[in-house]
Amino acid sequence: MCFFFHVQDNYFEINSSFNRINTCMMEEKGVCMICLSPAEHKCSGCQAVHYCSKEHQKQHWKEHKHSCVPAKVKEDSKFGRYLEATRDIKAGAIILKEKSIITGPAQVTPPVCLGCYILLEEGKTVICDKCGWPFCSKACTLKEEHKPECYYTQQKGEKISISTFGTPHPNYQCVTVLRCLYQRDHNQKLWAKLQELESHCQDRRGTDKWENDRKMIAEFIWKFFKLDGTFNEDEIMKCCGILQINGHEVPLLEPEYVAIFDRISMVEHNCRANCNKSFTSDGDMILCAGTNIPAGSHITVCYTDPMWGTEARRHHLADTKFFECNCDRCSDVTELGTMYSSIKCKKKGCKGFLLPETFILPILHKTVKPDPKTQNLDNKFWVCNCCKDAVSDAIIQQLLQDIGRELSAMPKGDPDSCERFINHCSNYLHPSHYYMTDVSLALAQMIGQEEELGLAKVSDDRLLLKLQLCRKITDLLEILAPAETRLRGSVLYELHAAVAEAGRRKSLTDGPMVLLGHVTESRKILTESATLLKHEPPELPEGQLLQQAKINLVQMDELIRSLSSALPSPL
Ligand SMILES: C[S@@+](CC[C@H](N)C(=O)[O-])C[C@H]1O[C@@H](n2cnc3c(N)ncnc32)[C@H](O)[C@@H]1O
Repeated sequence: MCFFFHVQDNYFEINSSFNRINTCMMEEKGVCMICLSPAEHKCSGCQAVHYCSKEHQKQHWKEHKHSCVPAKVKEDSKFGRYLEATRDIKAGAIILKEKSIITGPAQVTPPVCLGCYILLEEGKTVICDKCGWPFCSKACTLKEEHKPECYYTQQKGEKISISTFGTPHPNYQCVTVLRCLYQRDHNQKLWAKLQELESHCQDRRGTDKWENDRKMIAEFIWKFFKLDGTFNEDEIMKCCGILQINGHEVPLLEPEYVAIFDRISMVEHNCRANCNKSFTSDGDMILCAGTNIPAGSHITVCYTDPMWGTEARRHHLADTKFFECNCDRCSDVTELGTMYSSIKCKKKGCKGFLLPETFILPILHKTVKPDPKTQNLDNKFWVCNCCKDAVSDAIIQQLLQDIGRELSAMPKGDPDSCERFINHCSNYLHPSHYYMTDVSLALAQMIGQEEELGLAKVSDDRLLLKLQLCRKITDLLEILAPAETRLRGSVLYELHAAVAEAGRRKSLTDGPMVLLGHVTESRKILTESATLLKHEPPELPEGQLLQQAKINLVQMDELIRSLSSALPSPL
């Protein structure tokens, strides 16, 4: 017999089939979570706890549901700790939903409320009567989060005074680090949890960021807060590292604030990740499966922008997270057949594309001890996949730099410039090259937004272009970044609108049957978009798209009904 606990819509279900477990898990024994007697049956959701009977499993569920996740922490020499799926997980399922363990303002930020992180405006602040830090309201001055800086400011014996608003303020640089340090003497459990997180202190030491943090954070804490006898350099710089490696920028507000999560900090990076993270309106993080994940697979998210080229992604990861990615996407110069970084071969008559010999070149050691051999760009070549002609890396980098400059100089929000860029660069780049994709994505979103009347006003050619671009990008995303649901959902939203508009135009000559076909197709695309965006909060543009998608779906259903009833019966 099976019984299910529905935790919440789309959350995992515990299918506790004791008969099945009986036969397949007999060998692993534990003690029952309720009566502590020897127990053979494991929770099938997390495989982490045992029960002697289904009654005791049911009894324990109210408590266990908060820690029951279909993933367990494992460790190896390559990734350190990582999460592994304990059972098959379906695309769209929530794996983990977590509250932050520490939040604070971003390191570089204009004055924000230290209770809710809303941007503060001059003349509209409430001052904490204990310490002088400015807030948006009295209620925020009383929040638990504010205790650390309030405590240390009071200890210093002089209230803080913030008088400039709207531009980055140096006093905020140390606040989040101070909040971590405070735990050492006030919440040892949380302090221990933080100290277990990766901080890459050895790798960071000596980098520009380390020197900057030492000056702007450590010295500020020592001199301004007079805490030089309280926290030493190692403690402060370790907290800086913990925040750098594990901190998440929460995009619910502008400027973003920073949060650290506990179990989600264990998730490893992959450039073709199988999960994505989103936030609830309360700032909790949701780790959601973006693809089907078989039991035993690593659970991964992309720490960097998956729409960047491989060289940029690898350098960003090495510079900020101190590892060299060699995932399947980075290891394949064709980037899973997409040719996302490839360059057109310029040999006369050749229709091939140039690819590097490899992307997996050492990065990290370069900063420590540059090797003159591997540093010499002329030693590396890009080779044509057709004629085998070889071009030096230096020439390719120069071309990419020139195109990058052209892209930065392009006027924003101008579809004509985008089209010109795409036409011009198609002489040098693969049609799916990251620069081409970047501009194609911007153009696809722009078409229909320039005019008040939206898509109804754009030319037939532009509408067709929008359709083609959206289809091309969704196909590309499916291969390169299938878990990037926010982006895929947004592009599909654009596509649904273009398909519906194309149908409206065609129906003017071909009749309502054609319109019905297009609206039905558009509705299908919109449903997929809404499914992909289902966890996005209304504070984010993608959450607003989701709200609009829900409205459009209702309207489309009405239209489909009225078109269907107006059409002659096939009999
Ligand atoms: C947020 S932590 C993840 C948890 C970490 N492994 C631990 O044991 O605490 C990020 C760090 O994990 C390691 N890491 C994550 N993904 C990796 C990958 N794909 N390859 C190598 N190391 C990785 C790197 O050291 C990185 O700085």
